[in-house]
Amino acid sequence: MTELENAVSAALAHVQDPEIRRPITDLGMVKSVVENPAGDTPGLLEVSVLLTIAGCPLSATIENDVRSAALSVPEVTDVSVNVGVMTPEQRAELIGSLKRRTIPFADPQSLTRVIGVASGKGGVGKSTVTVNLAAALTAQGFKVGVVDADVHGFSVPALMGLSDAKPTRVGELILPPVAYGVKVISIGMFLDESRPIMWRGPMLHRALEQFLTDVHFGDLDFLLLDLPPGTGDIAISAAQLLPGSELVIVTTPQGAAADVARRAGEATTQTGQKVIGVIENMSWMELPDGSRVSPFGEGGGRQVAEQLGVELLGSIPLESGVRAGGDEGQPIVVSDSTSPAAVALMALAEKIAVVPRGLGGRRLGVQPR
Ligand SMILES: Nc1ncnc2c1ncn2[C@@H]1O[C@H](COP(=O)(O)OP(=O)(O)OP(=O)(O)O)[C@@H](O)[C@H]1O
Repeated sequence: MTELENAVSAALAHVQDPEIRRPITDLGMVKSVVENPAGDTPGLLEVSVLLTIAGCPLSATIENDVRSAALSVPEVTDVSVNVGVMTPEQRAELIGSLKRRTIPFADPQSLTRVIGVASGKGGVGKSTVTVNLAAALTAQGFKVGVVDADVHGFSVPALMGLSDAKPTRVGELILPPVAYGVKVISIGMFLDESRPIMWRGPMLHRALEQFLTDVHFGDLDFLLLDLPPGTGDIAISAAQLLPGSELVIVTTPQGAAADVARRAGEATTQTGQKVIGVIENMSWMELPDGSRVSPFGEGGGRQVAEQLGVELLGSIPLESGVRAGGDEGQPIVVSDSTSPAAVALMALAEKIAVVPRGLGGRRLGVQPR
């Protein structure tokens, strides 16, 4: 390709198919870009585009957009646009590639259970619970992926020992790094950590959509989403992008934490997601003499579960090994599988695994008939 042909091809990447809403260059719609085809008109560019179907009603729009884009390159003085139609084979290939770009887990026929891990406020151990449940489910023989959807406070890579891991790209697909058998993807793997993320709603939605579309998890039994605390944009996007997803709510025993956790659960009234239950974290601490103390009070998990009308799935003790495991990038179910916290987390994973899809839990947004 000549320099000018390259420049025009790059400019054509800004032309979108009005219906598919993707660049025509990605869709295989640009057949050729030829500079000075007859050899007597420097500055004339001949662009051949292929429409997806004969008689495409948007043909004139595409032709105009192609002409304007090509003319936007300074050295181009004139453009001739040839409009053709894709062969059935080309069309089949395009449709195949579009299918691959939809969110596989959003399909109601998908066998993957998508479970969002939510909390009312930060610091209750939501990310710790997510990675431990993922490692526990993997240890129990399931194929598991984790999406760190906590874009402003991503901590999953560090908790999984993947702080320096980078996903591999194969064409348009992104292959997630794997730790302890769990496939993990996080916005943190794509960012310069020293720069704060200033994204708001639409950007967050787009980032999550892209993760769910472009990251190749393969067949999974469970996809866990570490959601940001509260009921913000990401939680709503997750519910919209994955309408069949379920939710577990993590809280501490503290009354104040329980209140906000309940509100996070109640937000599903709007999203129609199913809450499968509540997990209480940091429930008690065992002293060297075997006695238990409750530094964060008691009863918060049960209170949230009752208010939401769902089950308290289990309680996890406060244990220094949980924090240490997190700091070292090893979930406690891997680093110290016989500790009380690891045993509690393994039991929780077993319980979650047996909740049959569509049963158990409560779809708060759907009124019983
Ligand atoms: N059961 C536990 N015992 C001891 N430490 C814990 C326990 N659960 C979590 N922690 C520690 O508490 C801190 C907060 O946990 P984590 O980051 O998982 O919370 P989070 O709810 O995801 O917070 P954020 O939403 O702010 O990311 C971490 O240092 C973690 O190691």
